[in-house]
Amino acid sequence: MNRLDKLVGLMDDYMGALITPGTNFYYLTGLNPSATGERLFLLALNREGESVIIAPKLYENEVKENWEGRAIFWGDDENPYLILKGVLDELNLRRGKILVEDTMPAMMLVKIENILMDYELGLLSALTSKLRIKKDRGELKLMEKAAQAVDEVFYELIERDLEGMSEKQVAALIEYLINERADGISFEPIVAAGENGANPHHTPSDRKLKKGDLVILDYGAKYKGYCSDITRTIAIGKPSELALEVYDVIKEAQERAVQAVREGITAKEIDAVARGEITKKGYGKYFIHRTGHGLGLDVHEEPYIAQHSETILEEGMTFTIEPGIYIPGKVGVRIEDDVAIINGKGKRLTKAGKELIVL
Ligand SMILES: CSCC[C@H](N)C(=O)N1CCC[C@H]1C(=O)O
Repeated sequence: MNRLDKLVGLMDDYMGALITPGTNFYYLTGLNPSATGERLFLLALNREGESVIIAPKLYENEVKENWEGRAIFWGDDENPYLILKGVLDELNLRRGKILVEDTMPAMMLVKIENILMDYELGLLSALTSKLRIKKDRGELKLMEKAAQAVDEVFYELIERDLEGMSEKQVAALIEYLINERADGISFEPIVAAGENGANPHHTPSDRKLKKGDLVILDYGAKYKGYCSDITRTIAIGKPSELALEVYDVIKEAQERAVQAVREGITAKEIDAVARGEITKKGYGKYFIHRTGHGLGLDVHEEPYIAQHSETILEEGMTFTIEPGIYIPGKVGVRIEDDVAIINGKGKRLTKAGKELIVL
């Protein structure tokens, strides 16, 4: 059964779905157009499994080369919402419960709502996350490639003389090294030196890396649409006693959580392994986020490895394990691996070493 048919099988009382380009669109159709969101581009799919793509003429060749189904192309001299109205009438999709892509631009959604009558909207991700949460062998292979790329980038980075470079320069170097090995970055790299490490999502700045800094390097690659996401914390010169202690606590907590991964365990149990270890060592209040997140076509997706998540981890699920300690004004440490459940056991996809590297 193809992925669109599987989606139809989950629709229950939904009449169908309106799906704009993005990771769900790619997962379901194999098309990954770099659409801007300005021009109407969507797949309309009804509960009978009938579908039509409405796309700007600019994408006609790309769609025809990669999509065997029905497609209508519109020019800049036309009103695409009139075309959409006709298609929705034909597919019986103007009334009732309709799924919409979560990331559809509001300017499209508002115009679409003007065409609908007696409708109720639902988020497409409620259904697609059920399909996407478990990866098949082909998807796992692509994720392994994405993970291999970030491991290689780490080994390349620690060969460089990073002292004196700014966080921004290191981030640009990471992006360059990823582009050499994969299709691009899966998110803007985080490079956080010294006290900046206490901000988990720090934006790289002009601050230069200097002796005594711990530096958090958090970055990811995309390979044929699939993401990796790795974090390593390194030292520039000799770190403080506090930094060394915090590093050891995180390394132990992260490794214990990775070791605990197996089929049948809940996400919150994995979170508790990492959080419990950090709390036992007295740093619990400095671990201010979840332990991890699912990884796939999106860098953040189901299953979330969080304190209250009852999700049971199953074969084929892929996620990160990334505890951190963030002491404001002083230091931050985070270590992250990507893990998949294969043959019932947790398998690390990222394999870069975790002993503290002192440059
Ligand atoms: C997509 S930007 C952040 C990437 C990073 N690896 C990450 O996912 N996190 C950093 C701190 C916590 C965690 C998160 O859940 O955002």
